[in-house]
Amino acid sequence: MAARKQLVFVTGNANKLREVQQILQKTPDFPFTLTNKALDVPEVQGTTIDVAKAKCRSAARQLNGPVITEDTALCFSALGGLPGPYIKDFLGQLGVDRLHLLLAGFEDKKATAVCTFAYCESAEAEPIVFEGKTEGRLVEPRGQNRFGWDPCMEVEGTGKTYAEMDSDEKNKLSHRYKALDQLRDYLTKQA
Ligand SMILES: O=c1nc[nH]c2c1ncn2[C@H]1C[C@H](O)[C@@H](COP(=O)(O)OP(=O)(O)OP(=O)(O)O)O1
Ligand SMILES: [Mg+2]
Repeated sequence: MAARKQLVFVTGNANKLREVQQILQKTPDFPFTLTNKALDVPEVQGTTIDVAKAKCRSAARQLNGPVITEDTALCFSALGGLPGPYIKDFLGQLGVDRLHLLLAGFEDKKATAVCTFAYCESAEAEPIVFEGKTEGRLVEPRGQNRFGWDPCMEVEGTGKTYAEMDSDEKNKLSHRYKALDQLRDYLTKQA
């Protein structure tokens, strides 16, 4: 059998990498061997799709080969979708214990987790994006805090936060799983 081509997942986030590897482990037909590089890629302002595409273009140029990048947003409907792609700074400043205070003045606690993967086949290629969304509510933190804002995101229809689920459970319904499923479908058809 020919050696499988390498695809570099450019991310500095070890938890993203772990989840992507766990999800792909259950996909024996994935046509690439996934490697990782923690490059510092600039993040522009704009929609999640703008951010994801710019990240991927820049990573593909730096590495001069096929890459994927991923951008994660958390959007509150009471705030017209903010903080969206800027969630990292909000989480960094408020901390997981105070994140829910952002919606303290609102009855509407609806939150959407959005994962956007971008794939660039080469340094010159236009990025192709794949988006996955999971709906829920912003709550006071519950569960074991392993990853970012997981304790504050109660997933619709489960009564549980991501942090109250084990990895298998999260990886079956998460925003990341849904986006990765589409990327995998695309790459499998291309191969
Ligand atoms: O499933 C998740 N569950 C909980 N928290 C999460 C999740 N996925 C991303 N996060 C956090 C990490 C960061 O605080 C922000 C996204 O920012 P984002 O720029 O996409 O991630 P990052 O800078 O950590 O890694 P990267 O090098 O891939 O850009 O939300
Ligand atoms: Mg980032």
